[in-house]
Amino acid sequence: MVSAADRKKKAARQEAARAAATGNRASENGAATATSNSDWNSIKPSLSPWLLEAVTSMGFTKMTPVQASTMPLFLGNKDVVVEAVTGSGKTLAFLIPVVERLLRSGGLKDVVEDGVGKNGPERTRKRGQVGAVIISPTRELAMQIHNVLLSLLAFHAPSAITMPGGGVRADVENIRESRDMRREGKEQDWEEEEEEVMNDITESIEPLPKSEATGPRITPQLLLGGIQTSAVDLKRFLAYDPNILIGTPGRLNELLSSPYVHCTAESFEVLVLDEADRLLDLGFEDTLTKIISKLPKQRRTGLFSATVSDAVVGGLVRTGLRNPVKIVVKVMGEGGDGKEKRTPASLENTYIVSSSHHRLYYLRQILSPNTSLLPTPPKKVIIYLSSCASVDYFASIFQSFIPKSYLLVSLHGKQSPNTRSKNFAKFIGFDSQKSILLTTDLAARGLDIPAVDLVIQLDGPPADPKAFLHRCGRAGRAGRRGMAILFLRPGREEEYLDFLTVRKTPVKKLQLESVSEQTVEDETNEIVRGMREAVRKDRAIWEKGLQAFVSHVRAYTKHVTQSIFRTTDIDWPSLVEAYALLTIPSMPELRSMQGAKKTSDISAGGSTSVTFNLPELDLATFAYKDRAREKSRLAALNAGATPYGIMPSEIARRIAARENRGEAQRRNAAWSNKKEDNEGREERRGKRKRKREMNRPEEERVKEREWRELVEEVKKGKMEENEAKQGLKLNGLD
Ligand SMILES: Nc1ncnc2c1ncn2[C@@H]1O[C@H](COP(=O)(O)OP(=O)(O)OP(=O)(O)O)[C@@H](O)[C@H]1O
Repeated sequence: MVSAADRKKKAARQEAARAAATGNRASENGAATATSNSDWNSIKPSLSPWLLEAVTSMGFTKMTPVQASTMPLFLGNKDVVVEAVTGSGKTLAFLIPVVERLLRSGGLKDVVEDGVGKNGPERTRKRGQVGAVIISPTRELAMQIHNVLLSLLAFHAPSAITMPGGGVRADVENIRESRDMRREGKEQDWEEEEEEVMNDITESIEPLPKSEATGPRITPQLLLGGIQTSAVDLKRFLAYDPNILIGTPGRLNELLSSPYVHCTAESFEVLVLDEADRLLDLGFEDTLTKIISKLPKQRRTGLFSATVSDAVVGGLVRTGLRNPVKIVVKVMGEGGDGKEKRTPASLENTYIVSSSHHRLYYLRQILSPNTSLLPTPPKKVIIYLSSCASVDYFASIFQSFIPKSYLLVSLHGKQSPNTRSKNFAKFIGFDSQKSILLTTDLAARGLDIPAVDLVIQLDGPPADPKAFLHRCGRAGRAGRRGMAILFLRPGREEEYLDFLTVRKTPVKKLQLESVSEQTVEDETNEIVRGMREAVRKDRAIWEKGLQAFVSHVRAYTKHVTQSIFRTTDIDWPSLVEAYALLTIPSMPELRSMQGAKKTSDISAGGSTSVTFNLPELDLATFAYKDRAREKSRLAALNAGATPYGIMPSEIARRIAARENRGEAQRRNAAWSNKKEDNEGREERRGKRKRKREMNRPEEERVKEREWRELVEEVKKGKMEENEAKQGLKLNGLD
């Protein structure tokens, strides 16, 4: 006799086979209930007419497989764990159910005023009640999700009229308010460029549709650390009463900690973790646990990512999922080989084996319109590097050899929030011009810039293998053709290819025009010469180069697959050329090479003999472009500083301090380890600080009282704008 479980399994197999026929496959237990019909009208429970109008107006005639598989389940009463390739439409797969659930829930009725809502007596929702929380690991991704939601809500008349409370306008208002508050407080970190960012955003605002419509509405609020202060966030929350919060973990947690923000069982519906595996990584663990502890257990939870499975093992318990349905949408390999892939079918995933410095030659060839190695010259390119310092450095010197037709933009986590916003907006905005984004893994996940046609991993694969397919996935999105190129060094690094095959992300060799090794070497030398000339123009760039080189080596030691990526295998002279260094940095990994002169033989690590080709450099006359900086350097030099720029007395002080701390014993440790020690110390310091904070209930009470007073003021509407700002500032909440 065939059991119910067997029947269910058989149905799942049939469903999977049907989905596979369309190139994508929904599998695992989700397949049993997921629909294979890609018609938006086929969803049960059916979508509201305005949502159907929204998706068709956006040009989405059919659901993508992940949407067809996920939405009926998430709209129903299921928790979901969704894994689907990059660019497959996961954002709408969670936003549509979140919006539908909220609009259908009884808890979303209008604000109660004197017991009777504006639109009828049945209104139940109270001020400050949140219905959904969407968490993203990065600010850029949170902004993107928020924007997609706004574009949906523009079709929902009651929500569209309230959008200034949580829309792009609010961001501009937030920025303005924070700026004013900071200016009044004479804070140092205000940057001139913020004005420009505001102008950019202001210009991009479209007039919102006007409507007299009333009824349940959705108001989102975007919560990002950095640009606006948490006091401004709270003020906006109180003023606009949003019911969906979208943000990064830290700022979300801060707002949810306020006594005026309520996530009660009667109002709260859904929690979404986008890029769930990243959020469940250790870095976010504490904050995520705090957020989840503030949400009612009775809720729906959805985890979404292109690499969710690793997270599922360790993170399910923490996220409080209940009997989740796991939905896996996979892609079949080319040529009907029956093999699954974890990258989109529209993405051509390739690699080039090349020594560090020869990559510069290939990069120029790839980008060059006449000699491009690709069928069509790429227009929008993302180049991944291993560290923020490398991004900063190469952003200063790449213009010396990449084709002039490309505009270069940099983006990394050590830039100020405003620089990040501005640069990101710039890259997205370059529509007609060719552009390159130089970035780190900050931009590896989630970002949807459909026009990106090429991704280059110039520094090799990321330290975390999960980031590999997220990086590649910035191209070849939503069925558009795209290409990704991975650079690997000859030798042991080529073993990474097998590693990728095992992880179902196969890459194939990029077919290059055949050129003699001598040509590659000569052209590379010419590029390096040009880069060094650019470095010589400013001492500050030389310093950046040293920092970038050290950071790159440090990142290399952090590879999860350390059996493949070993510092002992590094071809140091090639790397020094690739970074166009003028001098060799003083780092333990290169101790025996210190003091390297032009074309000198030095023993690396005591065993390998290496030759560097360093140009002559007079550090005493090597000037900063910045006049003030150069003036103080010269003054220090005249006062007896070394040409490297450090006063002998300072060196002596540092040595004494080191010996006092017993640091001398650790002198031989690699920089990477020392840095780790420092980070550990920082972490311990942070923990002690947090503990101290927790033991100050009196301060907590004061803060709460201040918040309450502020709420009263805002409610009564009596407080003038300036007074409000002044009040916040005096209370130290900004
Ligand atoms: N039904 C649809 N039909 C066509 N295009 C769609 C559809 N749904 C979404 N898209 C488009 O697909 C692109 C990728 O969507 P989205 O950013 O949600 O992908 P994702 O799966 O979240 O990717 P990642 O894993 O990289 O975050 C977007 O540009 C989006 O507008």
